[in-house]
Amino acid sequence: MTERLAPPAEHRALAEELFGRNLPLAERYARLLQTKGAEQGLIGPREVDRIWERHVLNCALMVRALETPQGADGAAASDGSAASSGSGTSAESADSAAALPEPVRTLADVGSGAGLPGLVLAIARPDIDITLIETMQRRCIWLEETLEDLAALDEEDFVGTQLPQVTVVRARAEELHGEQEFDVVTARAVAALDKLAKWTLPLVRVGGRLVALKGQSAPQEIEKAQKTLQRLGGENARIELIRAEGIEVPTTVVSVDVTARPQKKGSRGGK
Ligand SMILES: C[S@@+](CC[C@H](N)C(=O)[O-])C[C@H]1O[C@@H](n2cnc3c(N)ncnc32)[C@H](O)[C@@H]1O
Repeated sequence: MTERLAPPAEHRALAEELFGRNLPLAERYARLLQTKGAEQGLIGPREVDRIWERHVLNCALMVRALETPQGADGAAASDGSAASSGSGTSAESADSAAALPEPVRTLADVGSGAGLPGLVLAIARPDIDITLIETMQRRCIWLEETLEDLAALDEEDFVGTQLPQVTVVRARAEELHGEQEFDVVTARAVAALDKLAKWTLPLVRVGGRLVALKGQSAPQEIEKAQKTLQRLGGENARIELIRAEGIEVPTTVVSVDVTARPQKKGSRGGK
């Protein structure tokens, strides 16, 4: 049987909730990260013992930022009422914003690296078409090989939902401006928000959302990115702290809605 890395007992319920019938795919992915991924330097040596909490679950919790309606009526309540039933998870929002159109159909993860968070989200949300945009060839090869491995598991070891629609694109995000648009663009550990917004907001369709996994510097990053966000049609920049039982550090997500596509300089609009 193909080797997998099961979540630690204390995180089992959360992992089952987030991945459902695709949990074996997440377990296989965690194992690949821990072995081949570490050998190839995609994951630091100190990370091999905390793959689940620091990487897989941390990224999978981002699905809450896709699900949480952020209406002005305060639907993203800090008491966790916006989270799915019985999950023990909660999303706290610093601001109100427009709801994402349901359902989210397309998502691009910029600077996927080892597949974080894009591949994890693909396993958790097989209903979304996911594009992994990565500039380094070596990392694109890893992503392709990992997808092949997971597809084989799908046939051999479990009867889950089909492996999700995942496409790997070797490119810098900026090279795709004007060519492709997505309902949601995600990123983790790629660049500070000001630079990240320049790379990613042109890839978010009007009415869509940038969802970036950030750390403690999130408030300062939002402050510094204000002008860029305004120029690129990004609004309602806000921080969501997504908590889950047994997870020490909450997943910190910066979400930005794209409400308009700015005209290029010199363009008069229309024909
Ligand atoms: C620090 S790694 C983070 C990888 C992964 N997101 C994670 O959290 O483990 C940053 C990744 O972004 C990629 N990258 C940097 N700039 C990029 C750009 N403009 N477009 C696409 N990928 C980019 C790098 O090649 C690298 O794989």
